[in-house]
Amino acid sequence: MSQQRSLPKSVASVLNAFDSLGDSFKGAITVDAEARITWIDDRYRELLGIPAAADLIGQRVEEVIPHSLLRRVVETGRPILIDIMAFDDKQFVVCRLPLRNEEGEIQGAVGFVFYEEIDYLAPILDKFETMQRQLSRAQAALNRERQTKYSLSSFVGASEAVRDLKTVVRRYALRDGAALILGETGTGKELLAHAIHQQSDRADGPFVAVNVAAIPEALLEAEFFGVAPGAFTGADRKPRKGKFELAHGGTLFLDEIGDMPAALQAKLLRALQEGEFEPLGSNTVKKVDVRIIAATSQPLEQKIEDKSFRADLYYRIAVLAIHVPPLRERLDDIGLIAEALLETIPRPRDQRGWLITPEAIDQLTRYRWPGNVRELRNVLERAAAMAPSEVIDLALIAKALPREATPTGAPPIAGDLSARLADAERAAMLEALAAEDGSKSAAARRLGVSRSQFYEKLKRHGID
Ligand SMILES: Nc1ncnc2c1ncn2[C@@H]1O[C@H](COP(=O)(O)OP(=O)(O)OP(=O)(O)O)[C@@H](O)[C@H]1O
Repeated sequence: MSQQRSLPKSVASVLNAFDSLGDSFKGAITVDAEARITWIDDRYRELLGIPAAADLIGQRVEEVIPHSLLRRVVETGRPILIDIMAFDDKQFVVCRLPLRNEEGEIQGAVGFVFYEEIDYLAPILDKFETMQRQLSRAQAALNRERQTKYSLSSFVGASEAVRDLKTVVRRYALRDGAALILGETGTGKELLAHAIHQQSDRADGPFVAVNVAAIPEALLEAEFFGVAPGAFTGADRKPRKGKFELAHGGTLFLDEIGDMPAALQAKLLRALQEGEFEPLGSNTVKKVDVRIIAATSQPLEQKIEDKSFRADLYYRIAVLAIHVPPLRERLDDIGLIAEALLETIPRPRDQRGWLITPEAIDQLTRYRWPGNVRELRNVLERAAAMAPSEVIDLALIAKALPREATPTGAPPIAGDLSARLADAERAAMLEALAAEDGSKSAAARRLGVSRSQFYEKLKRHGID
């Protein structure tokens, strides 16, 4: 006996035709325009493992068949002629058609289920299985790619400052709350975020990094929370996962969080508090399990004061705060870091490895390093490119250091106090500009002066 309210005649006659397929036909189901079950036949119910006594009529189809696409058919009015559906460990071929009344209005939909023994469907199922295998291999490769690249030992340094830093990082890695890494540009914040992930219980999960400052504001929300199918008319109709979802079970690293627009800050806060978010163009929430590690080189407290960063978000992420000291406060480490960085710099084929002389290292420790380890790497790359042999000596380093660099141990500048102060000011401004890639606003911020003061000083010192 089939559970039945009303079975349209057209469906009944198709069912008769399918009956000749014998055991390969596994039944059918119909729904109304609200995707509520109006009829289901015994074979299909058996396949679903539902007792004959259970009354399914009137139930939302997804309550009985969680992955059913019949709702999509009634909503779009378009058939899904062939599809594969899995029940337990078996694959079935499914065909779904919309049902219309004489006026052409959607009344509901019907779904037919067939089993693979139909030999002409076997090639389709084989192909599907091969594609699924390929997909899971590609996904495994992607997950491996998303695994972290650096461990804590990649953060080179033996100074007291670095030892203290590593103790804090190890401790915080074991806790699961959001963490905030603060430090100047190029100090190794991203490297530390990788290391925290790698030391945490989430190490087997993905590590997903987003540079907030590098993504246009209009695209940020989609990038973070993903896009629901058909969110934009005519545009990409397929759903797209956001970084939040991609980081599920792992860590999401938000670099330059100080640049996050206010609207997104509110959404991020909600995602952090509730562990859920809504993809763009969707009204259903998604739950995720993600640890946030944020980083910034900007003074967030100041941004809170001028209301461009939410205080509640700050307190949420700053529970575990990590301060990375600038390179000039750990000059003892320069030798070790320089040697480690040189190992990663390509060398001519006939050379064994770079050798840096003690005098060259000494010269490196006299510079103030506004761009920190990233700048040190650039200087070493420049020196290596000019080197006639594998030896990096004092002369090469002197040439590779920025021309305007004022080594801290350099001979004293001549002149009276005001001339010396003016020289020091000029040097500090040039350093700040170099470290901020020529951005005047960022250089002003770095030096703690207003933009207008900075411009006025640029003019006074004749800096272009
Ligand atoms: N202590 C260190 N030992 C070895 N390499 C380091 C160290 N610190 C930084 N680096 C290297 O310096 C470069 C810059 O580091 P990273 O990108 O982590 O800095 P960041 O603080 O995130 O910079 P930004 O704020 O500009 O994004 C990378 O190539 C990184 O591997």
